[in-house]
Amino acid sequence: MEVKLERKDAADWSYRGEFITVNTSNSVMEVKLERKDAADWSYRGEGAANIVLAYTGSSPAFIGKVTRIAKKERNGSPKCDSNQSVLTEEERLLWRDVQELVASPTKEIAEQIYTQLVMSPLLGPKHVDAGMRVPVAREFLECVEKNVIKQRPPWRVDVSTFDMERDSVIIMSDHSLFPGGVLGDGSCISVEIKPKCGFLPLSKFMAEGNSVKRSTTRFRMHQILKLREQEISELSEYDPLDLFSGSKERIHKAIKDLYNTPQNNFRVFLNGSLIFGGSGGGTEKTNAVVGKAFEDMLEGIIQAEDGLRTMSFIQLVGETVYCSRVLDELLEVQKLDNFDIEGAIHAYYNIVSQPCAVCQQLDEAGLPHRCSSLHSIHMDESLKIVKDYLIAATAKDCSLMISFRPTEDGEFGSPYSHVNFIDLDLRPLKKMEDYYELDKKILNSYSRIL
Ligand SMILES: O=P(O)(O)O[C@@H]1[C@@H](OP(=O)(O)O)[C@H](OP(=O)(O)O)[C@H](O)[C@H](OP(=O)(O)O)[C@H]1OP(=O)(O)O
Ligand SMILES: Nc1ncnc2c1ncn2[C@@H]1O[C@H](COP(=O)(O)OP(=O)(O)OP(=O)(O)O)[C@@H](O)[C@H]1O
Ligand SMILES: [Zn+2]
Repeated sequence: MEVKLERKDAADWSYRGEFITVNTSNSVMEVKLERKDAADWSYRGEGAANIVLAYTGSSPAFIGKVTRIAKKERNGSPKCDSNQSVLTEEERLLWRDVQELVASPTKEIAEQIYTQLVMSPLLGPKHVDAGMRVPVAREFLECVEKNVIKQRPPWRVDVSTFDMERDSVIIMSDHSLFPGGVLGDGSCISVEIKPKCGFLPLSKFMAEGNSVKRSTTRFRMHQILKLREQEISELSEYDPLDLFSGSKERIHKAIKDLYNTPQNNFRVFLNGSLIFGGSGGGTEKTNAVVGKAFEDMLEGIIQAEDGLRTMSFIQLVGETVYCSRVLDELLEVQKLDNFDIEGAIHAYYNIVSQPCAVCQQLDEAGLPHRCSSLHSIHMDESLKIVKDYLIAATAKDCSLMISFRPTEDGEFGSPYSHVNFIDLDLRPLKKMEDYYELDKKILNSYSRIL
């Protein structure tokens, strides 16, 4: 970092038990993005909740950066009402150990603090970038929205738009570029992988009738529902258990399967431009090159004979995932969900002090269940179960970006790679109800094919 801590900075540091953390509300850049700056930002991609733009201007402060801007449902009320607290009362109870999060005055600050103080220590700070907040004028957002609308997938435009109520956006490193840039005319190739949940649940709170969850991944079962609902046109070949297996061969197979059926789980960028996979979080191979065209694009980048470059690239990605061991850390965090939603939902009802809708349904259906015991546990235990579940939910949905730069002799190799997690957002407590409903829906649709 090119900063020096001076006397004036001392006030920004506070004692926190055994370690000291920076008061993250100060990670804000002292510039404001105005209408005139909008032309310097171009569409990079989007997910369900955010839109990401890459900087194309010449200001040294922003070169090599992207901005992540929150969206809201079209015609929906802004998610963050300025009169409303960022966290609900129950969420403040849930996250009470992270005072900075509880005290966050805006959603951007809360997201940044969650990434920095909750997810980063769990995943390893060297793989996490919480970014900086930059104030924005509403005119900047309005102008950028107009500029990028044509590049956005129409189905995303239909459901979401920029959240104009935000007064700041997050600026972070462009992880599709190699940190520190590339030397000479060297290229940077990068991959984005959304690995999803990499383990089979063991919780004793899962109903007997749902035992299929012990042998089939959530990802594969969800594929059946997505196919039925026409969200996808073919089943993915990818199995998360391969990617998280720790075995070189199985990791290699996982990357090959992701390449064959990328959906929203695999993308490739060349010098920051998408060259493979769906844009805008889409599941189809839109805007992407396939087969021979991809092989041709790798010419001059991957040193292998014609016809073998794609395989060699897949090998390189697999090797890097295997050697970096980052998925081991991610898996540990995902496994904080050790009650499964079928257990954690009861702790949720304890926290929101409502009669448990799930126990009620199970009792009415005359289904035997072991869950009543979860309603007599201590509140602290309920809070821990739900907090861990929500942290695991973030880890099950985040993505990994791996960037490669060539060595001096033009080869790409694992030591010349850099791995980062992106999309480490806090999940609202209320989502527990959706998680329970979606779990049921996935199981229902899967049971129909058994
Ligand atoms: O529930 P899932 O597994 O379908 O995950 C959702 C993702 O779906 P997919 O990966 O395509 O299956 C979904 O991705 P898409 O919109 O399908 O690209 C979002 O990432 C969603 O996150 P958020 O809560 O809206 O921030 C994700 O929701 P969370 O479950 O992470 O809250
Ligand atoms: N720091 C980054 N560097 C480069 N590209 C990025 C970065 N952050 C995000 N992106 C790109 O933008 C896309 C959307 O970002 P992100 O996944 O954070 O959106 P989201 O709406 O939060 O996703 P989700 O649908 O999972 O909630 C990513 O899939 C990735 O291609
Ligand atoms: Zn219950």
